[in-house]
Amino acid sequence: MSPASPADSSISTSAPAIEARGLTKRYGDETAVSDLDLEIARGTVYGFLGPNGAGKTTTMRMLTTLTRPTSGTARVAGHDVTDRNAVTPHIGYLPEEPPIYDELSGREQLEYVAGLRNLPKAEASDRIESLLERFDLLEDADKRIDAYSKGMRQKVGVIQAVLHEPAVAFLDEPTSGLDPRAARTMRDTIADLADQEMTIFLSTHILSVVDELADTIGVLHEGTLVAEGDPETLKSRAETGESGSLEDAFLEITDDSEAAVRGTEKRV
Ligand SMILES: Nc1ncnc2c1ncn2[C@@H]1O[C@H](COP(=O)(O)OP(=O)(O)OP(=O)(O)O)[C@@H](O)[C@H]1O
Repeated sequence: MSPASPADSSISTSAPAIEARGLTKRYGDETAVSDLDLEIARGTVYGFLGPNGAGKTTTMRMLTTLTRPTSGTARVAGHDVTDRNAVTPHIGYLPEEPPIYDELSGREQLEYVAGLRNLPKAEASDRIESLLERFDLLEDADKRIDAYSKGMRQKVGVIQAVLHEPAVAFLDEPTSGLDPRAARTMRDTIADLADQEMTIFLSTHILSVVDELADTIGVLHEGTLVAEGDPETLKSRAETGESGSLEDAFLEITDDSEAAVRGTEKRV
C-alpha cells in the first residue's frame, strides 16, 4: 500500500498499478459492479472482458475518477480514486467516444491536450509528430477533425490518451473502427508501451487482441469478476471446443451467470 498522502501526486513505486477492494457501483436498485477485487502489476497488460452490460465501462469510469464508487476502494498509480487531482496526472483514458473537438485539426487537438497536461512545448511537439507518423495520420494532421473518418478519430483518441506517457492507460476498444493495418499498429503500440513500463487496462470484445497482448485476463459477468488468469490458463479451462480457444473459454465462463458465479473460482 502506498504511503503517499492524498495531496501527493507522485507515483508510488512499490504499489500495484491498479488495486481495487470490494469496488461496487449501484445505480438505484441495479448493481452495475459488485465487490470487485483487482491487483494489477505495473507494466502489464490487463485484458478486461465481459458481455454487453457486464459493467466494464462502469469499472473504468470508477478507476479513472469519473464515477464515484458506491462502496469499496481503489487505488491507481498508488492514489485513491476519490482523489481526482492526485490520480489524473498518472492516467490516460480512451473512452468509447473519445472527447475531441470537431472544429480543431488533429494536430491542434493533440497540442491542446498536451497543454492541458502541461507538457513542455518542444517535447509535446516531438511526441505528437512521432505518434501521428506512427498512426499514418501526418498527411491529415492539419485537416479539421469533422472531416475525419471514425478510424482517424479513434487514432487521435488513442494518441491523446498516451501522449503524456501516463503510468496507467485505460483503453476501451482501442481497435474499434480501425482497418487491419491500423489495428496492427495499435496492437504493436500497446505492446511497446507495456515494454516501456506503462500499465494498460484494455477492455475489448475482440478476443484475439487480448489473447495476443494480455498478461492477465479478467472476465466480468453481471458486475462480478467470474474468472481471472493468464490467457493460456483461461483457455485450458474451456471444456468445449477442441482448440481450447479464448472464445470457447469466454463463452463457457459467461454462458450461465448463476453457474459461472457459483461454480467458477475467481483465480484460475
Ligand atoms: N449512468 C447509469 N445509470 C444507470 N445505469 C447505468 C448507468 N451506466 C451504466 N448503467 C448500467 O450498468 C450496467 C453496466 O453497464 P456498463 O456500461 O458498465 O457495461 P459494459 O460492460 O461496459 O457494456 P458494453 O460492453 O455494452 O459497453 C448496465 O446494466 C447499464 O445499464
